Amino acid sequence: MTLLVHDVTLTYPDGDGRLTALDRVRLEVPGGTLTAVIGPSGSGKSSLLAVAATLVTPDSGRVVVAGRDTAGLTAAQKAALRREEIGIVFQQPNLPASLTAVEQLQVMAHLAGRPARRIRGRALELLDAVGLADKAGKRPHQLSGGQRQRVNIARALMNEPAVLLVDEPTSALDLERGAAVLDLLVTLTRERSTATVLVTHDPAHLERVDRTARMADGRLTQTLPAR
Ligand SMILES: Nc1ncnc2c1ncn2[C@@H]1O[C@H](COP(=O)(O)OP(=O)(O)OP(=O)(O)O)[C@@H](O)[C@H]1O
Repeated sequence: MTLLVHDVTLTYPDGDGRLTALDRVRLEVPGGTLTAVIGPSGSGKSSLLAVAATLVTPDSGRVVVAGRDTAGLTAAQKAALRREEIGIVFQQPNLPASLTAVEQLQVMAHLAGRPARRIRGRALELLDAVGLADKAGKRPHQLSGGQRQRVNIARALMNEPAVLLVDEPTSALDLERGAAVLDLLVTLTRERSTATVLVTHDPAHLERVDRTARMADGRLTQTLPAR
């Protein structure tokens, strides 16, 4: 199992007590498949992504990424694991304004200490895969919202992560561009065998994913095959 969230409970301080954001959540995502996480606002979707990303440590339970149990890892080891094995795509692409599209990708590989020789070629190949071969030299302000989100997705895949975590990638896009970004995520998940988790509010997405997990009050109530 490429991503395993096993009986995870996460609480936050809340006045005199604690608020339970995740209540014994269990989620298994095999490589090459895409699981959508849906649920009302405040149900714990972002908390689940943050725990899976090793950005937040749960009170109890285990998170296993590409076969590595993250429980005993130091902060530095977790940061290295994130660089190597976890691609993260947030709602609003946070792309440095001064870097071109290809540089946005290259910087990820440099940070992970990848051999310099192959980096530019790989960045260009990925930009091609997300339909932006002709935009490699453009800076963020020269790209549309949908194109920026494609750069964001390509950047998350630059180090060939085992796990891809995506938080409402289409919320800032119109319907047509949103559908195209979802198609792209499905294709990339298959081609690159990532275990992809997609937080979404859009019911149209559910027909295209492999499984749907429903969150309610911190509990994962169902994991269903979509078709
Ligand atoms: N850092 C924090 N400190 C305290 N409480 C938090 C923190 N982050 C989230 N919460 C609370 O935990 C619960 C789950 O929040 P979370 O952001 O995971 O929900 P969500 O399903 O992603 O919501 P949305 O769809 O609105 O983004 C909510 O009650 C929220 O108020």
